[in-house]
Amino acid sequence: MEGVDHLAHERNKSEFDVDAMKIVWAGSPHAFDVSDRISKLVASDPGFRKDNRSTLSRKELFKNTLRKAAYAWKTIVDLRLSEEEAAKLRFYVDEPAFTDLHWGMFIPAIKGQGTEEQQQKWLPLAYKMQIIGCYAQTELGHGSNVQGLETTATFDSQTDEFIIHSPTLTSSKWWPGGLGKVATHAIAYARLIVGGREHGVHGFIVQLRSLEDHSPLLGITVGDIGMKFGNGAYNTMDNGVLQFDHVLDVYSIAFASIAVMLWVSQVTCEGKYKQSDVPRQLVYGTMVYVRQTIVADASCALSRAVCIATRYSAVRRQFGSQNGGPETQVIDYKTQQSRLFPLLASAYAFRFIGEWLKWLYADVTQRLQANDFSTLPEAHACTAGLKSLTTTATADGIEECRKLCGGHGYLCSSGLPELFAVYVPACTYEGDNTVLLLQVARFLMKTVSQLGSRLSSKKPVGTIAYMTRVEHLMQCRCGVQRGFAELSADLVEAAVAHCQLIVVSKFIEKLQQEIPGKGVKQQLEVLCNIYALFLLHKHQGDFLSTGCITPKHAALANDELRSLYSQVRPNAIALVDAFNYTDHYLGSILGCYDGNVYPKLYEAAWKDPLNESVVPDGYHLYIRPLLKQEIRTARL
Ligand SMILES: CCCCCCCC/C=C\CCCCCCCCCCCCCCCC(=O)SCCNC(=O)CCNC(=O)[C@H](O)C(C)(C)COP(=O)(O)OP(=O)(O)OC[C@H]1O[C@@H](n2cnc3c(N)ncnc32)[C@H](O)[C@@H]1OP(=O)(O)O
Ligand SMILES: Cc1cc2nc3c(=O)[nH]c(=O)nc-3n(C[C@H](O)[C@H](O)[C@H](O)COP(=O)(O)OP(=O)(O)OC[C@H]3O[C@@H](n4cnc5c(N)ncnc54)[C@H](O)[C@@H]3O)c2cc1C
Repeated sequence: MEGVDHLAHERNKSEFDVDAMKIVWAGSPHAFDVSDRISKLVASDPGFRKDNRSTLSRKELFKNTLRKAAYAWKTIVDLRLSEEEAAKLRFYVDEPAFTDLHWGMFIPAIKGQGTEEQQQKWLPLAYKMQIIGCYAQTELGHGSNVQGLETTATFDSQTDEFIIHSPTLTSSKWWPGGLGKVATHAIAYARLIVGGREHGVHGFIVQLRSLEDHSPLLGITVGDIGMKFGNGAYNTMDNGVLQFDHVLDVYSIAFASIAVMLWVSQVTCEGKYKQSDVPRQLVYGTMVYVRQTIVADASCALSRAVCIATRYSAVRRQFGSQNGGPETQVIDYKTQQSRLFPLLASAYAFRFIGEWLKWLYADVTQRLQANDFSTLPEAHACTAGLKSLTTTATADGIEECRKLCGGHGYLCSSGLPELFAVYVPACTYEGDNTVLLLQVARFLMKTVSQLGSRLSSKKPVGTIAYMTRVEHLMQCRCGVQRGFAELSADLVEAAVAHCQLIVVSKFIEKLQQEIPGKGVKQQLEVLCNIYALFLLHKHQGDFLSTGCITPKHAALANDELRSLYSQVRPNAIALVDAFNYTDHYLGSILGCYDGNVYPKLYEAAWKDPLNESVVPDGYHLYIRPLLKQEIRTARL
């Protein structure tokens, strides 16, 4: 039945002000207004259609993405959208593209690490998209180990030029998004060699393709690395391979087509390398920035999957019919609730941790500008650890939502397979999640060793302030490195626990703020308790074995969880409505707002290209001979 809201009875059950919750989710009334307006603009424009992606060939898919990117840019220019509105437009267009790397890494790298002169030269061109950039760090042989990169950038003081070179096959740049077919420029990371001496890995702005006919410049070999996981999905992105064959810079350093990012270090015209007194880790600054945006994005991907699974769980009925009445909605099964509601709570928890991390990043940036580097290690640990925690939980959560939707969740039209395929590389890119947790572990061990050192007067503050309250840590006398590799699997678990503590404590802090709207705060309190108690339940072995809780506590926590699930149940649909996702953005028949799932599934099936003919292509060649037992004589 068109136009009927099949979930209306669910919406009527809710006990809080959904519109007020929408504002809490968006972050502010202004953010809600922008998001709501732009999501509707995208949803109503056929130019941003996305329901055909899984049936397109790679070439068609990629060309379609190029068209969409150009159309999006025209829309941004024609409607004079602000940067905030443009970013929302990209979000709701919902298609990974070269533009992500241009806006998300290339421009931030120049802003964060370039000199004023470089910024003046490159940023105006980049902002108008008169050049298109990518971030070329990873190589075929090394990704995680940045110091292991092999590409070289040798300064020639005779000609005032850098010569950038890929000395081996394994030094080929491999993976950068946008590099394969589009980028005209790259920030390429290479080992700087000056006067025969090596000075570590630095970023260089390199022109790759002609701005006239897009052909690769002399000495540049560049292409796409091939199909990736899933049909459609991340294959809209041209992840690329790149080799430099002694590529020369023909201008002076300052206005070169290859320019070293000079904030952290300088090469003088006489060929002298000068390390400035800022920490060399600032070369990694763009990664810290992007990790923070990835955390903010995790709640979007998880909430999207949760929205689909929650709405469908309210529509779907199995078993339990009494006297010929309707069967039970699967959302009413306690097992379904115990799998779904912690994910709903996680989506909200990640939303708030994303907000907090944004604040932390802005704070550390401000301090860096004032030459205060004191909070950089904590910012690195928080961005690395929370990126790892939220992306792992989100990727696992999307897959769990697919299972929560039973067989129909496996259909592309559920939206979940593509969401999973697009999302899952977030566990690897911008730092493999285990490698990042090891960074957190290193930071924790260093803090612990300082706690135990009589020489150190430093008191841990911020996210590690709790350590002074943990008695056995205060007595710890271990060195940072001793035993580290041997214990790394346990240390990674400790790093996860540390990050979970941050997420829970920031959720609690959020609830200490004033939150307007009838029943909104109460709902958030329920979700916060679910998030914390679910973790306690999941890791009760650790809590029990360390004596942090007793078996009685564990049982009480479990009872409380069950009661919290019952409190969420009548509000579940309203809690996912608060994400304010359009049907276009959700891209899911199972998750559609009106819950009219079955007619839509039925109709969609008939639109599949396989159903264009009743008898399939290939019948005469392969099916008929088989049925007629002619297969042995047929020429296949
Ligand atoms: C079709 C539609 C189109 C619409 C278009 C419309 C237009 C749109 C307009 C606007 C749109 C806006 C869109 C924006 C979209 C944005 C989306 C962004 C998406 C991005 C997608 C992501 C793609 C992925 C990109 C990548 O993957 S890039 C490559 C990433 N690589 C890594 O992460 C490598 C990981 N490895 C490392 O980081 C390091 O090697 C290591 C593991 C940290 C080890 O390093 P190292 O060996 O040097 O260190 P250690 O010896 O371990 O440590 C030395 C000390 O340094 C400290 N440290 C390490 N790292 C850092 C750091 N980053 N910061 C600070 N400190 C650091 C470490 O702790 C040690 O300290 P110590 O005190 O203990 O010595
Ligand atoms: C979709 C996608 C997009 C990407 N986009 C870009 C881009 O735009 N630009 C760019 O430069 N790069 C990009 N990358 C590359 C990405 O950043 C790297 O793949 C990532 O940093 C992981 O590095 P790796 O591939 O070398 O993994 P590896 O380090 O080879 O990891 C393999 C395994 O080894 C383990 N491991 C590695 N080191 C250690 C250690 N010290 N201790 C314990 N275990 C370890 C890892 O946990 C993992 O299980 C992209 C990757 C993907 C998948």
